[in-house]
Order: sequence, then C-alpha cells, then structure tokens
Amino acid sequence: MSQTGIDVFAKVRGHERAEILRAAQEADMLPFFRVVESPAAPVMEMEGAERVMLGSNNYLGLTGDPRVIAGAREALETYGTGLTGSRLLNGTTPLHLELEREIAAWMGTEDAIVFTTGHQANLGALGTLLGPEDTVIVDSADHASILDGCLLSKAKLRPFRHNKLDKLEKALSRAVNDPGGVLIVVDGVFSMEGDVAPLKEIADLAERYGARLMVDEAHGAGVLGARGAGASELLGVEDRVDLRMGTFSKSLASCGGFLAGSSEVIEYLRIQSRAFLFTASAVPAAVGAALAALRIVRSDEGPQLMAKVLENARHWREGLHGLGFRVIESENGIVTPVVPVLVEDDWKAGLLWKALWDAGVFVNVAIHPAVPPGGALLRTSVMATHDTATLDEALRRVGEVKAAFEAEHGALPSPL
Ligand SMILES: Cc1ncc(COP(=O)(O)O)c(C=O)c1O
Repeated sequence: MSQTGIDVFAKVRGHERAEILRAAQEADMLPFFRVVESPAAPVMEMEGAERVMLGSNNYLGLTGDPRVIAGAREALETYGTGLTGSRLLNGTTPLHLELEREIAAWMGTEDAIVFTTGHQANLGALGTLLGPEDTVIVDSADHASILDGCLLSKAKLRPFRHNKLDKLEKALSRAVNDPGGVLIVVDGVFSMEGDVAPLKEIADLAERYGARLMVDEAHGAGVLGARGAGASELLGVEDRVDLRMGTFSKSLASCGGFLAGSSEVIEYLRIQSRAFLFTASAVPAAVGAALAALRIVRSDEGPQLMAKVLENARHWREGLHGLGFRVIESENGIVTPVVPVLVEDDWKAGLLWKALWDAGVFVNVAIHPAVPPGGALLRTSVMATHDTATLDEALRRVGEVKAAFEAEHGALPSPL
C-alpha cells in the first residue's frame, strides 16, 4: 500500500495505528515479511542467518517430511500445477474427494468439504449458514476469519469476553428474544492465546438455550485428542458440536481448509457456499500433501508426534516461566503448542521481538487488533521436531536478551 494509502486507511479507522506500525517497521522491529530461505525446521535460514524457529504452525514438523513431499509431488505429476477452476466445475480431482472422505472419517462426521484456505472455510460456513435474521455469538478472541464470516452474513453479532461463561450465558439469554436462529462460534484452541475453550460447558449452555455450536479446530486438529481430532475430541464433545472447521496450514503441513458435519449441512454448503463456488479449488500438490500428512496423523505415528510436540510445549513453557516471563495459561490447564508471553506494551513487544531476532530466535508478535489493547504478546510455538538441546539453547539466548532488555527498558510482566 502506498504512503497515501496507509494514511487514508489510518484516517478512515480514526486512529494512528498505521503510523505506529510504519515506524515500527522502519525500525526493523516486526516480523512482517521476513524471508524464509530453507525448509521449515527447528533451526532455519532466514535473511542470511540461522534462527531457531519458534514461530511456526508446523506443529508436527511435517512440512519437510519425505512422505508429505512425495504426496505433493505425486499429485502434481498426476493432475498438474493447478486446476484453473472452481470445485463445482473442473476443479475436483479424485484426490479432493478422497481427502474429504478421510477428513470425515477422522472427525467422525457424516461428511466434510474442502476449501482452498481455512479463511475461506470460515467465510463459507458463516456467510452461507447465517442470515441477517440470525444471531451469532462469538468469543472476543475468535480468529479474524470467524469475524469476517459473521460480518459477511449480516447476522446480529453478540461477542462475549474471552472464555467467560457467565458472559456467554448473558449473550445467550439476550439472544433468545432475537428473531432467527442462534449460533455460538469459538476457537477450540485460540490462535494467539494458545488456551483451550471450555467446550463442555459451552455445549451445555448451547443445549440449554437451544443454540447451535461451531468450533474452529485450526490449532487443535493434529495436536489434541487421542485421534488428533482437536479440542472437541479431547473434551469429549464431538457429538455435541454441529460444525467443525479446520485448516491444512498448521499440523497438516499444507494449505487449505475444511468443514466437517452432517451430510445435510455439508451438502448444502457444496451448492450454496460462495467461498467454495467462486474461487479456484486447492491445487493438487496442496491436496496431496494434506492427504499424506493426515495419513501420518491417523497412523500409529500420529500419537507419538502429538505427544512429542506437547512434551516440547511443556518444556518450553516451563523454561520461559523459569526465566521470569508471564506465560499465558489455559484456565483448564491444557497445554498446546502455542506458548504466548505477555508483554502488554505494543512498542516494547516490537523491540523485544527485534532483540530476539538479532540473537537468532524467531518468534511472532501479536499486537492490537490481533489481541486486545494493552495485551501485546510474543506468540511462540513449538514443533514435534524440536529437541531439548535446541530448546535449551534458545532459552539461554532468550534469558540473555531478557536481562539486557529489562536493564534498558524496564521490567516485563512477571509470573502471577
Ligand atoms: C483459528 C484460525 N482459524 C482460521 C484460520 C485461517 O486458516 P488459513 O490460514 O489456513 O486460511 C487461522 C489461521 O491463522 C486460524 O488461526
């Protein structure tokens, strides 16, 4: 976007965020548009130096797995580089259908539908299933694609404070007087906070108030539950969730998204969802890679990879806590690969990010609007392919950076 474009954008929004972001970018303080020069790995080449990768969603470490690469290559060689058409027309290969069948079996649902991205899956579900007469209740920390889908639908939006069941109940009790149906949508694992929604209690409330429930399993699928079907499986509510969404861009080492649910709903989406119909279908290589990764998750190896990434998450989390960081905890105590460190101040978060980058540690920064104002954090995440020695070396560097940073900029939030 041009300089003028950014200024207009800032004005339209009525705040100075673009100004702040530009200054932060000029000071080289943000991870935006960093160039990755080697395959995703625990230690990788980025902009001419080796960095410990602690900011990837490649949770199971499968993006460089030879079986996943072979799946992509075989699909590429069989079906070509792209399908140049919508799923409805010339964009469906046997591989797309196979992937849909395997996702449904994995999720334990009647059917599943594959979208070109996870973002489109959320737009496709919410923009199609809800209308202006309906009410949609969302957790305030839900992913942006959920909010985009809700806005597209023009349904009445009732947000509730992150994971606060009393606030959810208040929203539900107000929604009973709204015309139309009521849908609750939550992330199973929240993308920035890494915590897990209290799905059992949410399902209880949904049933009590006659609302339907949709769970975004982008970060839980491939990581939580005995089959890796996500937070809904782990918390034993699979049969009580009406629609589950997931992506291939995290544990499944590819790109694309899915919705899994009853045949009736999925069939309806196949013929009505604009985000499914009016875009080119996922490229064969992406589908082949996702299918190969899913087969690994569903094999005997899957539980081992999941156990390893969660063991790494515990080790990394305890290490950061030991260094005196305030690491955000899940209220229900469930550990996920996402380990967020609270910084609070946006500017300090950028500065700290830069100091870590210079020390060869790559993490992500989340500032408003990705998190609430004053809730800036470093979003760190681990993979099954990290080993303890690499994590310990990263902790050593992070400890040194923290000491120097606090000497110059004052104390960071400490553990509660
Ligand atoms: C919770 C959640 N839902 C949906 C998405 C969108 O998925 P994709 O990036 O695959 O389009 C993301 C991606 O960051 C996410 O974190």
